[in-house]
Amino acid sequence: MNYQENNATNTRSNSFIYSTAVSTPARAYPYLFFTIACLLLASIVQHVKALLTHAKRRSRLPPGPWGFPLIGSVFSIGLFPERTLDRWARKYGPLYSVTMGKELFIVLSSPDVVKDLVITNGNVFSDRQVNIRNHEVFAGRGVTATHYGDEHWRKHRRLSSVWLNQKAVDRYTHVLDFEATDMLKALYADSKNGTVALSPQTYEGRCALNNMLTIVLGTRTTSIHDPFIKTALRIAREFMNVSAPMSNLVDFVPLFLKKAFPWSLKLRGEKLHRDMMKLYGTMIDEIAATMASGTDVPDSLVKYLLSVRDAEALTDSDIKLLVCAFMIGGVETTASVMQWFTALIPSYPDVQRKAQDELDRVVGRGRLPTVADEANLPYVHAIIKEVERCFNPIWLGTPHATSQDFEYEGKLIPKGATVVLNTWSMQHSPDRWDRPLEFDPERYTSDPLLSSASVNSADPNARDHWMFGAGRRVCPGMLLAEREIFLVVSRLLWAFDMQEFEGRRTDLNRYDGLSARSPVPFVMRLTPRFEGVGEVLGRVG
Ligand code: HEM
Repeated sequence: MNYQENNATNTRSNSFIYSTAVSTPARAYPYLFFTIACLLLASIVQHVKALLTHAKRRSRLPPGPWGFPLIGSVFSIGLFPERTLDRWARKYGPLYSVTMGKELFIVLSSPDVVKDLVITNGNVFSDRQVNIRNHEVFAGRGVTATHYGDEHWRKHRRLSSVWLNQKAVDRYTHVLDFEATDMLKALYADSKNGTVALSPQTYEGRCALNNMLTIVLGTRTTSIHDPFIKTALRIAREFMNVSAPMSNLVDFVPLFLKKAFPWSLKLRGEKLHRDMMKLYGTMIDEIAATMASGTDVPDSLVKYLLSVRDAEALTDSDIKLLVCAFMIGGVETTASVMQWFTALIPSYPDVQRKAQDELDRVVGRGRLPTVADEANLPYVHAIIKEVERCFNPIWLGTPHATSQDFEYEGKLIPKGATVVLNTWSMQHSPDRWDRPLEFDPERYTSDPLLSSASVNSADPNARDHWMFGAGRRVCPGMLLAEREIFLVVSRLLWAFDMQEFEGRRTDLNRYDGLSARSPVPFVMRLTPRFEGVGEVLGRVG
């Protein structure tokens, strides 16, 4: 079945905590008109300026839909930019350019081009732009935001790796194990033997959040009703919405215009920065005060950073921004993969049954699957990769930028261009994938590599998918994310039959969120697969 056509009856659950709906009070209308007028003006100015800037070297730039003014580009890009970029890739080829306002986008749509540019020439293709995500939210200093080669980036990236490398992840796998089990127990209790319609999304959000809270701050939430969850997940979602690479109009106007007006997205970026600092900054200050009083605190990234603070010359803001990068980058993304899995699996009962046969054979029904089982569960492993191929939570990744002019196959890629990995096209390429719009885990059953190993494939066309980005800024949280996702997905398959609730099918064709893609709110039926599920869950944790 084509998963793009799987859009029967979408259901909205009252309990679901994400909501991107915003109501506009009447007093905001003059401001709204003023903003639109400014945008139109900026659009015309920028369009003319871009035409003049690039006219001379137009023939040297990669081809593309030349000549979109700001507003036109935004409308043509629309709410599903990845689909538009895919259409253009089919028209202009694997390397093309698009001008939006002041920004020149270079879009890479084939594994070979990504390898030649972002991987082989990583010294040129690993910078970041100064935009809302990087400037207003991360104060230009967080690891995701800093310029390539900048001393802050090198230091933050090195410190991130200490906390996210194989040894570190092995050390805290017991945390991931505990949280996956805790989530299963809550779902088991709340689904009441499959008799109630349940939305698993908040449970999955809490599981991802608890993993990061424990690893980063040495704490966790103890109940799905803890108000902290709502605040933390709202902040993670707001980050993704505020920083969507192509829907953030204000990033495409020049700096003086950006500074001159109280653009609503800019204000949202600044508010988000304050909210992050209030939530996580306060927790860090409390840990620092406890440590200063001589009282021990649980092991965590914060404890580690505070202990190396002098040796590494870390400021307060270094520590807080690194912690925020973890709490933002490591929650919404991982939760989203878990959520796509639960949203789609009821539509594929044969896939579910095959995975459960494998689990019965390899693990049995007397214990939960563990990380040690992963290599012996090729079909479960394949389901996860196929979910990630079909539903990458961030289709356009985190854009890179060029730090100098670069010539490639006779074309000029200018310094300062924004470089986008068009992962939708790469993950749906008919050259690589037979029936690319169909969900079919069989594609990956003979691919035993973890995605964190697959990113190092010498042949870019052999790589499983591009969900974690590429090159020198590739996601440092890959190992952690993969392990979390495996434990959750394998255990859900082990414990439950997952079905539509009374024909309320989830619309997989719609997304919640502007940048990170999560399924729209949905409900499902979770029925324990056999008598002993409750007994096994009662024994562990
Ligand atoms: C399914 C889960 C995840 C996905 C899909 C994901 C995806 C990504 C992507 C696409 C990038 C940008 C890569 C590039 O620029 O080429 C990135 C960067 C990053 N990710 Fe992840 N990520 C995930 C989980 C995590 C986790 C668990 C952490 C842990 C804290 C994390 C921390 C980071 C950081 C710090 C960066 C910035 C790296 C840099 O700019 O140098 N991510 N991630």
